[in-house]
Amino acid sequence: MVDSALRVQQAAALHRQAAALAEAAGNALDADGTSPDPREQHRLAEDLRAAAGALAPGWLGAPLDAQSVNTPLGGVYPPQFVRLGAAQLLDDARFPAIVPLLGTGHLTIDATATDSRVFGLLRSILLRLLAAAPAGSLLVRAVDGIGGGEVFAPFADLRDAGLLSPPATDRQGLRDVLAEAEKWLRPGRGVAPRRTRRDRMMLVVIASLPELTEGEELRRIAALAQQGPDSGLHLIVAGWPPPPLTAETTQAPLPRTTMVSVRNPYAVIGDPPGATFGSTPDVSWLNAPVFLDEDPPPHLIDSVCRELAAHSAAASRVTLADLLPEPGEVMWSGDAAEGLSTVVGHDGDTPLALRFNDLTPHWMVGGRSGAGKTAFLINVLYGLGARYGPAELAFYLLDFKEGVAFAEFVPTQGERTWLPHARAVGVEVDREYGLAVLRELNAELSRRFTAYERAGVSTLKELRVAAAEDGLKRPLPRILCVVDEFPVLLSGSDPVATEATTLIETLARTGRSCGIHLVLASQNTTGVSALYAKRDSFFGQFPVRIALPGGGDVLEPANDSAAGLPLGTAVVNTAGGLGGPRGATRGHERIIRFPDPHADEELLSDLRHKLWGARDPESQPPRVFAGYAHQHLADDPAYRAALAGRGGSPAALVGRTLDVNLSTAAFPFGASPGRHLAIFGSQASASEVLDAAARSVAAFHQPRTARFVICSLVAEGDRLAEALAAELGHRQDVVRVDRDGLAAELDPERPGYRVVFGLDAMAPESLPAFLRDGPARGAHLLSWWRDPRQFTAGDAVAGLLFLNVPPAEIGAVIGEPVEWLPRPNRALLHDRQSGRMVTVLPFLDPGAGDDRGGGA
Ligand SMILES: Nc1ncnc2c1ncn2[C@@H]1O[C@H](COP(=O)(O)OP(=O)(O)OP(=O)(O)O)[C@@H](O)[C@H]1O
Repeated sequence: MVDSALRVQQAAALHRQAAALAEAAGNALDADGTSPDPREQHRLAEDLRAAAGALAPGWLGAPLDAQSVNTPLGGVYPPQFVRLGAAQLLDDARFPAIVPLLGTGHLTIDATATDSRVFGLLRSILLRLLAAAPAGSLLVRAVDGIGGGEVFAPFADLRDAGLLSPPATDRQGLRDVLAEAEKWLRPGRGVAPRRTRRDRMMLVVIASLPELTEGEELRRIAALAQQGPDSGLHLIVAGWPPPPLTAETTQAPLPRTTMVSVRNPYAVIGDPPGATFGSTPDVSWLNAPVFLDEDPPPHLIDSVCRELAAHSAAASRVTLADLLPEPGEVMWSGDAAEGLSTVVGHDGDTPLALRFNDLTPHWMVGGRSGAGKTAFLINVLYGLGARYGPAELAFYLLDFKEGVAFAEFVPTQGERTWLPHARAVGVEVDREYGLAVLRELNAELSRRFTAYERAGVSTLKELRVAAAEDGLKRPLPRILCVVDEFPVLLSGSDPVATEATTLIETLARTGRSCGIHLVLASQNTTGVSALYAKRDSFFGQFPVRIALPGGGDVLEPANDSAAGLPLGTAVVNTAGGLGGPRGATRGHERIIRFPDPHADEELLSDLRHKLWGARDPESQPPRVFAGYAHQHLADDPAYRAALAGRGGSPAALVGRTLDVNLSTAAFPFGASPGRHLAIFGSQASASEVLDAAARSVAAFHQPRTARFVICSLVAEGDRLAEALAAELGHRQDVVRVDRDGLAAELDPERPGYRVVFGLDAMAPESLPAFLRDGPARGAHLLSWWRDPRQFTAGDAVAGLLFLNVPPAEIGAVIGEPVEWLPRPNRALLHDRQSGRMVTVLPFLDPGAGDDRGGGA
């Protein structure tokens, strides 16, 4: 960062030098107006050349026709003096005529760029300033009403870099440039900025005023001239003052300006603002004819512009570091009592902070696939996570689409760290899991409301104070729930959609007062028909709309400001997406640039480790749900407890339920009728669940206290049956039987478990009696059926688990219609006696090849 004090010192020194130069020039030129002594003039010209070389070094003052393309670009900020041409004392006594511009004031020329000398001068000044200013620090806004922008044509390479605007050629274009320049005038812009990025200047170059320019625009130009220099705004206006057509358009010289008057063949340069070239009060110009610099060689402009464009493309990129607190700031210094705030991107050169508070409680983010939604959300999470500690802020993160969007916030095998704010993270989540998270958040909402009532307060801030007075050590944190691709959860009319919609509406309407905030993101929000029906009551809760490329539907239909956005940019609207008249300044809407957080993996990794390292060592990692991960019995806490003798009454553990804690899905046995388990599914995964169910129930029994009869009636079950028998044999009494042996073992009088693979191949005649009378005597059946249509046991089996079974066939077994989507790695568990029906992640055999890896 350029140190501001240093800059002020540099500027003061330059000013002193300038005053000395002006005085020297004045003394010399005025010394003897009639017959100058040639030797004296030569000596003076030499002194002035030396002074000019010091004030306007390199690109700023060198003759451009001899300048090498290899001269390095850049220099001090700002480049203060610039050469306009050669002042001539005698035919052979010349010195560079330089004037202060950037950092001081403006320049006007009394002829437009239609005069070839002005045309050349503008190009040479522009080239000098662009080449000498640190790359990217000078933004040029161009206007050329008469010449159509010709004078700026060779600088076109700078347009993509945002350093040069396409020249405005009509009155509206001029107005737009003036509006942009007026925005540049910000209170405090002259104050030492915090970041290098803000050390920029805007130079408005008017080569000729457009036709129909009126008094209003002329007055705006004069006002900019008056106020601009303090905010880093400077003007070069060719054709000023404009021809006085009417009294209204008659203009005074611009304030704070050096005026150039073009004569033939030379020009006269007036005194710079606040200084004088002359030694006597009646001379207010440089007392020597000046031959203005000519159009620079095209290859020189070309090579400078290319290099600048390349530089600035790299330098103008916003990085994740720009969104984080300053390196010197204390991490987690934010207080969430009144809200949360983080920088989401840059509007021009200004960081844009957005808030979660009473006024802007929830945000909605839209953007087509690949528009950078995940990148944007991750920026927000790291930005908040670096500012607020986990005691102030907790995250619930849900991603309904395929991919690993939030996976970087949870521990993995290769990376043990996690984001300490994350309470629950779901990647590729099921709707049921999303629903479970919403239920948990709504329960928290109710708890907070109860706490408000008890404490007699109405805001989170007051509640935190009351809780602290009651001796609560940790403040109540704000909660941020981010849901990516939220329409997946809410669309449709099934029970999940209906309940989720109600819950999310409650959170949206009442969460703000309890410090619970939502960010909903999607490629397309139009599918959320249920919510659109209640448009105002729901969408009205989301005043912050962020439209990424292709995400215009989070804005009001008439607001097309997101059209044509490039990747890495977004429209941020804080008025619920409302637009406004085209071209009008919209205080509630900004276009920002935001970074790809993964562009600098090293920075990200450092940040992750820093945040993780700062956590409370007692804190738990987030509860994680990775929709693609397979679940294994060996990792299950209920199974481990059973093995350790703390299992309670015997149950078959079949998988993990889709709730926030991924609680174990168990089917308890017992003495009531029907306590048998049937598992349905044509694929091997169903047999693997039977294997897990048998192992788990065995774990509930003390060693050598339970009897297991194991039978495989189909080839697909033989391997598992054999391995199961060997395994269980270490702990319990195990008998392996074939088809005939099974018929004999289906004796309800004999307690123990019958484990049958492929019972659909042949259901023995003794089965119904066993099913009916067995449970009362401690005899239970655990069976796998490849084909549910062969299932004839009816109500006699209470525990039913379906893997890849179509809903119609499930309905036939259960006896009522079922809405369920069969999909890999999911099963539907139904207990006829409790009526409970839940989706579970079934326990699969870890040895059977889990190519997606990772436990949950
Ligand atoms: N600000 C940015 N600048 C440059 N590239 C970016 C930026 N943000 C994201 N990208 C890149 O664009 C690609 C898509 O980004 P991202 O995954 O965030 O999009 P998305 O909207 O979440 O997409 P989808 O909805 O398909 O998951 C990524 O390769 C990412 O690296």
